Amino acid sequence: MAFAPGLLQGRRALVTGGGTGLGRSIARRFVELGASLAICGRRGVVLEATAEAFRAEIPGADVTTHVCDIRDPAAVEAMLDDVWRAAPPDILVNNAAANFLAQTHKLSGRAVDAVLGTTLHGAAYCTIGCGRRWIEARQPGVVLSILTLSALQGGAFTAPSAMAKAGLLAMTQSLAVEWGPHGIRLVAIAPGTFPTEAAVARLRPGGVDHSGVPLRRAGKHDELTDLAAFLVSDHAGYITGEWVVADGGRRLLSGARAGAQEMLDWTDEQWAQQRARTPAR
Ligand SMILES: CCCCCCC/C=C/C(=O)SCCNC(=O)CCNC(=O)[C@H](O)C(C)(C)COP(=O)(O)OP(=O)(O)OC[C@H]1O[C@@H](n2cnc3c(N)ncnc32)[C@H](O)[C@@H]1OP(=O)(O)O
Ligand SMILES: NC(=O)C1=CN([C@@H]2O[C@H](COP(=O)(O)OP(=O)(O)OC[C@H]3O[C@@H](n4cnc5c(N)ncnc54)[C@H](OP(=O)(O)O)[C@@H]3O)[C@@H](O)[C@H]2O)C=CC1
Repeated sequence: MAFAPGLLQGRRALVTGGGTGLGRSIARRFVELGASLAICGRRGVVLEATAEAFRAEIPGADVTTHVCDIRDPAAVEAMLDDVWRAAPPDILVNNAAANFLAQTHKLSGRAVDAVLGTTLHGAAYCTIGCGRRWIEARQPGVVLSILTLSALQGGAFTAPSAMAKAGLLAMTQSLAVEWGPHGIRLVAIAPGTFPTEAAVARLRPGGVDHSGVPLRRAGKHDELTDLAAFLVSDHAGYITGEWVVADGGRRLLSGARAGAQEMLDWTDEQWAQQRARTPAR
C-alpha cells in the first residue's frame, strides 16, 4: 500500500458509475484508504453486487448505493438528497460516461444526446448539485473529473465524447476559480488505456495494441486509483483547476517527430547506419 492506510479517514466520496470499471476501482481504493462511499449508476443489481463485494473484502466498508440516470437533472437532485441524508460527501468523482465508435456524420440526435447527456450534462448536474450544497453549508469539497486524451486533442470517431470531456475540462478550470473562495477544489485525470470490459468492447473491438505507447503497456488500475486518491487528499490541497495525464507517454508520442514511433524499435545497427548516413556538416 503506497499511502498511509487512513489517508481518506473521515472523508466521504460519491463516485458516479462506481459499480463497474474504473469507477469501481477508484471507489474501492477510497474505501481501502478509510473513506465512506456512495456509488450511483442506472443498474441497481450491479451497484449492489459491488457494494456487497466491498463489504466482504474490506473490513468496516461503509457503502451506500443509489440508482440514478444522471442524464435527468431531477433524478440527480433526488439522488443527491438521498446521499446527503445518509451523510454529506466532501468528494465527488465524475466518472460515469457514455461512448462508442461511430462515423460522426451518421449519428442521430438521440445518439449525440446519449453521450453528451451522460458525460457532460450529467457531470454538470452532479457538480452543481454538490457545489451548491457545499457552499450553502460552508463546507469544503473536491470534484475529480475523469477525462480522456480526446478532451485535449480531439477524438475522431468518438467526437461527442471528445466534445463532452473537453467541456468537463472547461468546467474544472472555470469552477476552480469561481468556487476557490469557498474552499472547493476541482481537479481532473486524463487516462490513456486502462482496460475495462466496457471500454474494450466499445472502443477497441480489435483488441488493445500498445505500439503507440512509449511505456509499451496499458495502465494498471492501481496506477490510476492512487493518483485519484492523492488528488482528492489534503496532500493535494493547493492543486485546483489542473489535470494530470496518465497515458504512458502516448499523447506526446503522437506529437513527436515523424518516424519517432518506428525509431523506438530501431536496433543499434540501424542507429549506426543512420549515423553513417548523416553528413558531418
Ligand atoms: C481499453 C481501451 C481504452 C480506450 C479508452 C478511450 C476512452 C474511453 C472512454 C469511455 O468513455 S469508456 C466508457 C464506455 N462506457 C459506456 O459507454 C457505458 C454507457 N454506455 C451506454 O449505456 C450505451 O453504450 C449508450 C448507447 C451510450 C447509451 O445507452 P441507452 O440505452 O441510453 O441508449 P440507446 O437507446 O441504446 O441508444 C440511444 C441512441 O444512440 C444510438 N446508438 C447507440 N449505440 C450506437 C453506436 N454504437 N453507433 C451509433 N449510434 C448508436 C441509438 O441508435 C439511439 O439512437 P436512435 O437509433 O434512437 O436514433
Ligand atoms: N477504460 C479506459 O481506458 C478509459 C476510461 N476513461 C473514462 O473512465 C470512466 C470509466 O470508464 P470505464 O470504467 O472504462 O467504463 P464503464 O462503462 O465500466 O463505466 C461507466 C459507468 O457509468 C455508469 N453510467 C453510464 N451511463 C450512466 C448514466 N446515464 N447515469 C448514471 N450512470 C451511468 C455505468 O453504469 P450503468 O450502466 O449501470 O449506468 C458504468 O458504471 C469514463 O469516464 C471514461 O470516459 C477515460 C479514458 C480511458
